Amino acid sequence: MDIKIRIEKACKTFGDGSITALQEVCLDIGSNEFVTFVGASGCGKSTLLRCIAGLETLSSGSIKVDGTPISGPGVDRAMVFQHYSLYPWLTVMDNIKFTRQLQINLEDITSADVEAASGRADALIDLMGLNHVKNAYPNQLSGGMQQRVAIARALLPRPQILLMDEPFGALDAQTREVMHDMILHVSKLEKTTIVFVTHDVEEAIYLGQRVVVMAPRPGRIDSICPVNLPAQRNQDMKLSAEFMQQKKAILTRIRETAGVHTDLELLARMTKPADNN
Ligand SMILES: Nc1ncnc2c1ncn2[C@@H]1O[C@H](COP(=O)(O)OP(=O)(O)OP(=O)(O)O)[C@@H](O)[C@H]1O
Repeated sequence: MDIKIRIEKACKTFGDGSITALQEVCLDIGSNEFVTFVGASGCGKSTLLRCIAGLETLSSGSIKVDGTPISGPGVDRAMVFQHYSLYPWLTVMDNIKFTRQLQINLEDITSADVEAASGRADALIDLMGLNHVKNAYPNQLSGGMQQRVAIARALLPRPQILLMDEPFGALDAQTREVMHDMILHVSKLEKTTIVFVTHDVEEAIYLGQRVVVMAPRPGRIDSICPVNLPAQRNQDMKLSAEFMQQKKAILTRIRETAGVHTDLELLARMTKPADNN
């Protein structure tokens, strides 16, 4: 495997050190790999993603991209959150180009760069199926459309790594399915390495080449489950015996690591803020 991200003994504590959000997390993620993370609330999924993004610093250990330790945010990595955080006063097209425009102002970039960014924005508008709404404002769009805009905006500077924190958590079930096939298509076309955090085990299996199960208190990797589905996914695969078996095995692991016994308890643990350690 051509390693894109190497996480070595990553530890992160908060407060006076009493909260161990990450304890000795070790993982290699390959170039153009799609890795999904699941686990009970408070197991450190978002913290790990933020550390890869360079938005948080590790207490010890390291995270390397292409062999170089990360020292902060960079254009090689982009993040997409559950809440789209689009600028309401800008059109779809301007939202997508906005960050680039800021960089252009800051970095004294030439007009050729501006044109290239515009061409890229047009290509992304096409790729994300946003052509018919490119002059619309965010409040005129559905949640799924807004998230497409947010993804296109994240992809504009051609990041090698896309970090996604429950990006489809606020969408309805049908829209999520459409978004799943869309993001798989994007990852293949753009050859982006995707690290994707979710509470939805089905989503994790459908999208991931590997599902990483994390455990809480302290936050750590519990197990890594390779997904043995054909690379070209289709929604019917969710009905296969193999898919359902893997879903059950992962849910059981999450339930065990969270110390819960019933599905209702598990649901509560996966969606409510955790007690700290
Ligand atoms: N800025 C912070 N200050 C203090 N504690 C924090 C901070 N960020 C996270 N934590 C704690 O670190 C632990 C891991 O949190 P994190 O949000 O990474 O978990 P998670 O698995 O993403 O949870 P969820 O699924 O609920 O989003 C939790 O105990 C959380 O309360």
